[in-house]
Amino acid sequence: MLPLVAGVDSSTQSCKLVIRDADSGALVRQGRASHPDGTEVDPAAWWAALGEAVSAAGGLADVVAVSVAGQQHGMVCLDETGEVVRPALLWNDTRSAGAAAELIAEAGDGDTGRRYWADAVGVVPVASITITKLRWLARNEPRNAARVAAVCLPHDWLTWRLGGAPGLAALGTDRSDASGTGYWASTTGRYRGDLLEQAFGRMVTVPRVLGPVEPAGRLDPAALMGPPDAAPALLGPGGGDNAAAAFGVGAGPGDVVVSIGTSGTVSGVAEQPTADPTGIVAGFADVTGRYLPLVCTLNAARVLDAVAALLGVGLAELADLALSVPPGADGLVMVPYLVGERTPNRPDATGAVHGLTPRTATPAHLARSAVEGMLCALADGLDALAGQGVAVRRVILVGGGARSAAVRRVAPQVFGVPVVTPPPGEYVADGAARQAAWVASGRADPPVWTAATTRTWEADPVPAIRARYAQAREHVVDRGT
Ligand SMILES: Nc1ncnc2c1ncn2[C@@H]1O[C@H](COP(=O)(O)OP(=O)(O)O)[C@@H](O)[C@H]1O
Ligand SMILES: O=C(CO)[C@@H](O)[C@H](O)COP(=O)(O)O
Repeated sequence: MLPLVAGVDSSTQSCKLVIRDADSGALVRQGRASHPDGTEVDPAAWWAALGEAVSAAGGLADVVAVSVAGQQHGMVCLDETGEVVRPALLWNDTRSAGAAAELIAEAGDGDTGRRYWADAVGVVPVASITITKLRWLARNEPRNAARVAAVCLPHDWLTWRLGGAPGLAALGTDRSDASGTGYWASTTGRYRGDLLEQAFGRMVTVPRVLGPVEPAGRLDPAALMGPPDAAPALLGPGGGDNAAAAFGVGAGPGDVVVSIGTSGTVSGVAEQPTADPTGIVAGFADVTGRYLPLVCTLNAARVLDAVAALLGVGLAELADLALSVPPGADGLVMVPYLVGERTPNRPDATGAVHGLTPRTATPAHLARSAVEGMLCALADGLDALAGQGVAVRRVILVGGGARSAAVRRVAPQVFGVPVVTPPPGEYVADGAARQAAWVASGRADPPVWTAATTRTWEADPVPAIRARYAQAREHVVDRGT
C-alpha cells in the first residue's frame, strides 16, 4: 500500500482535510466541515469539525503522518488541567484594539513604540495579534485570567488534542504560528517572555517551538477514530494557514501569494526577516526555516458574500454582473471596511460607497466596485510588501474568493502583474500534507510533488482604479456605539 499523509486546514469558516500520496502528492481522499460564525469560538467546535472532516475523508487509519495548519493568532487559554478557560478570541476579533494601542504606548511615544515592537518581535501590535488579546483578558476578565495556566494557538491546540492532550508540557507549535503571537521573535527564534509578562501580568506556559520537520508527537488512536491496532501516525509541527498555503503552492522567489478567504493576505517567502515599523507588513516566519512577510486585511471574500446577499444573487451571478461594466465601474468605488480594518489599522471603521450617480446606481456597478475595492486593499498590501524588499513578479491567487471569475479577471488590472491560479483546491491543507510527508520521510528536503496545472490571467493594468480608491479610502466613518 502507498504511504499516505493527511493535512488539515482549520480555518476561520471551516475545517478541510486532504489525504495525499506521500511520494507523488496525488489526492486520495478529502473531507470538510463548517465552523460556527463569530469572532469568539469554543475550540470544542473546531475539534468536532475536525472529527467530521476526518470521517468524511474515510478516517486516518492508513496515514503515516498528519499535520495541522490553522487560522493564526487565535488565543486559546488553558487551565492547569488542560481545560479551555473561555472561547478563543479569533484573529478577526477587534475588541483588543485598545490593548494594542496601550502596548505600543508603553514601549514609547508614536513611532518609537512601533519601532520597538517591530524590532523586538517583527510585528507592531494590532487587535489580531495574540499578545493584545492576553492584555484584554487580564484587564477585562480577571477571573478567567487568573485561571490561565497556558496559552496556545488553534493549530497548536488541535495538534495537542490529536496527540491525546498529554499535559500542558507537551504543547508544541511551529515558527510560523509562533511569529504571530507578539511574544516570539523570528530573528532570534526565542520567546520574549518579558513582553508576555508585561502584557498579561505574569508568565504562563507557552508551547515549545518545533523545527520545520520536528514531530509534535504521535496520533493518539483513542483521540480520533484511529483503530487501536494501527501504527500511530506521526504528528507534524503544523503551521499558520498562510505559511502552509505558501508551502502548498510551492511559492518561490518573485511569487507573492494572495489569499482571498475570510482574511485577505499578501505574502512572499523571504530569506531574511523583516521589521516594518509602520506595522503594515508583519514579519512572520515560514514553515521551512525562512520568513514570510505578510500583509493581512479583515475584509476579503465576505465582502463579496455581503454584496451578493444585498443584491439577492449568487456568487457566480455577482461575478457576471461585475464583469458586465467597464474597469473602474464608471467611478463607483467601494471601501470595503465592513468589519473594521486591520490594514490600515482602522478597527472601528465601516465600509463606504462613493461615486453614486444615476449611471452608477446599478447592481452591476455595485458588484464591480466590491470586487475592485477588495482587490485595491490587497494591492496596497502588495506595494507595502515590495517596500520591504520582496520581489513581486507574479501573484499566485488562492482561497475561496479565487474561485470568482470576476476576481480572476480584475486582479491583474488592479495588481499590475500577471495572476496565476492553480486549480481550485485546498492549498493550506495541501501545505500541511506536504509537511507531514516531509516529516515522515526523514529527508533533509521537502518532497517535490507534481505541480498542478495553473492558468495565468493577464490584463493591461488600469492605474485609475487604484488612484480613485486611494482618494476614497480616506473617507469612511467609524461604527456608531
Ligand atoms: N465562486 C466564488 N466566488 C466568490 N467567493 C467564493 C466563491 N466560492 C467560495 N467563495 C468564498 O470563499 C470564502 C471561503 O474561503 P476560504 O478560503 O475557505 O476561507 P477561510 O480560509 O477564511 O475559512 C467564503 O466566504 C465563500 O463565500
Ligand atoms: O490573521 C491572519 C494572518 O495574519 C489571517 O490570515 C488568519 O490566519 C485567518 O485566515 P483565513 O481563515 O481567513 O484563511
